[in-house]
Amino acid sequence: MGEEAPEYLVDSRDRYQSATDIGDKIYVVGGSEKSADSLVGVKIFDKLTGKWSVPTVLGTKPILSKGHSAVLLKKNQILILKRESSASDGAWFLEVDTPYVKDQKKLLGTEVVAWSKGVREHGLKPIVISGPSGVGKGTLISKLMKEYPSAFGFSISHTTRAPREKELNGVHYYFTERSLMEKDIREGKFLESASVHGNLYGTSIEAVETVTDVGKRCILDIDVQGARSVRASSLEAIFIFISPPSFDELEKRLRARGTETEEQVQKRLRNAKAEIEQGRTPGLFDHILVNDDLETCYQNLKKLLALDEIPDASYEPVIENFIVPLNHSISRKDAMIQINCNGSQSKNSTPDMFELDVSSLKGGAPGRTRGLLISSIKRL
Ligand SMILES: Nc1ncnc2c1ncn2[C@@H]1O[C@H](COP(=O)(O)OP(=O)(O)OP(=O)(O)O)[C@@H](O)[C@H]1O
Ligand SMILES: Nc1nc2c(ncn2[C@@H]2O[C@H](COP(=O)(O)O)[C@@H](O)[C@H]2O)c(=O)[nH]1
Repeated sequence: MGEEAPEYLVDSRDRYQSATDIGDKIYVVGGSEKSADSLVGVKIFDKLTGKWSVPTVLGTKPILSKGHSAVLLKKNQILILKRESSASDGAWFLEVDTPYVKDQKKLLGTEVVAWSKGVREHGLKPIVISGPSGVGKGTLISKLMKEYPSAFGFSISHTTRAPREKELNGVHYYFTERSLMEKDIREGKFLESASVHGNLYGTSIEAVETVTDVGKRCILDIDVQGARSVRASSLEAIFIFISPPSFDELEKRLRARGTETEEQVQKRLRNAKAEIEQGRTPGLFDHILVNDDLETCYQNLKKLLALDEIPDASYEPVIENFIVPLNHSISRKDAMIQINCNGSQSKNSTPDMFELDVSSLKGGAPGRTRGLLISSIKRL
């Protein structure tokens, strides 16, 4: 039956381990001083059964070589602050029961937790572009990437379909084998995946992270099933459906592209009917653009993306060179996390108390696409 409180599981003076109590469970994060670098373990203690379990851990793990502190943010998320780290790498989240984690629990049939890194910038939402095969998604995305190479980055999907002439592995897609991709999906490495026109396609968490890590806005070219999955995930994105001016025109474009056999063209056209229908599902897409004249559609797409670029009103300037001190404790007070630096002996004369506004917490994919506005740390 019931076991002891977290204090009995982890010594509160141990800077390498933390215990966070959530409902019937206690989440223990960390290792020992020696193992902290490479082995940031997570264990779960069930207070009802008195048993420990080791969950499947998804997402990129933080390196907590100087130790960490932990505080419960919401009932499904623990904030981990890395000791002696910069503001841009200081805050991490351990998701324990977010919608994404719940999905993964069902999929994997195990306990699951997922790491995500707090992002410093108020990053613009990723853009999901969807629509039937041959409508011109790839053409529009290429134009955007060519005109704004430093602003947008393409999420390179995995697929089991064979490469077309001129398609390069790691540029257009990661071409892979079904068994390998299925294994990675089982291990929770994918944000979404779907069977499309007889092949497996999917967006890996890493594909989105790679783009957002270099500060670019991520563009996903995925089918409607994929868009639905992303919509259901915790990644906050803008969803755009590209529609053809007519079915006949779609068929003409698909045939003119000349990349599919007649049988494949037929299959894609059959699927297109359903996709166009699903594109109208209320609440699924934020915008529908008709790609009749390419240039007009492209200009409309740009207008739409510029509209979305209104800066976040909650953005506050960062304290230059803020370092989370080695010696600190954190606690939660309403929407604020208070970082008490214990009269810190920090080299850069860090003041004693900081506040970090958790109301700025953004949704996002597991990995580095979500987080607190670390820039909202301010002097008390
Ligand atoms: N507005 C347009 N008018 C005429 N042709 C177009 C237009 N937009 C794209 N195309 C052409 O239609 C063909 C299909 O376009 P594209 O490959 O970009 O489609 P897609 O939606 O990315 O398809 P898939 O989902 O199969 O990857 C290409 O040959 C492209 O040059
Ligand atoms: N659900 C996903 N759909 C994807 C992904 N990458 C591409 N796609 C979609 O597949 C079809 C066919 O693409 P093609 O390159 O074979 O013509 C198209 O609708 C793409 O949008 C993905 O990662 N997930």
